[in-house]
Amino acid sequence: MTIYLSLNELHDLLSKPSLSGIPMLILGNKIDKPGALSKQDLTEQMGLKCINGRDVCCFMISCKNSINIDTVIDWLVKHSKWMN
Ligand SMILES: Nc1nc2c(ncn2[C@@H]2O[C@H](COP(=O)(O)OP(=O)(O)OP(=O)(O)O)[C@@H](O)[C@H]2O)c(=O)[nH]1
Repeated sequence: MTIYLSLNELHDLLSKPSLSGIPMLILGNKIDKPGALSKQDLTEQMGLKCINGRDVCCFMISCKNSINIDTVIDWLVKHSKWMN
């Protein structure tokens, strides 16, 4: 169900002309939980390889255990508009 909702949100964002070409960061949170999706499964189920015309990046994170949060911050800093 969560993937279905996320997929809807993703398609909604992709259809917005004002966001055309904007880099996209997908976060798979709660990887500390048993049964969490793998990055490969998330990539496939969200159809991330089929998105064209923009940078698409996917990180697997745990907010609870602070896993990969530094990587997310780095990505945001690197892609923030004021840095260009
Ligand atoms: N185990 C675990 N729990 C988390 C993590 N991140 C957030 N949570 C918990 O998930 C619950 C919902 O968190 P929210 O910040 O309200 O997120 P939300 O997007 O409103 O809800 P979700 O549908 O759960 O994502 C809270 O109890 C958080 O403490 C995580 O990385 N691991």
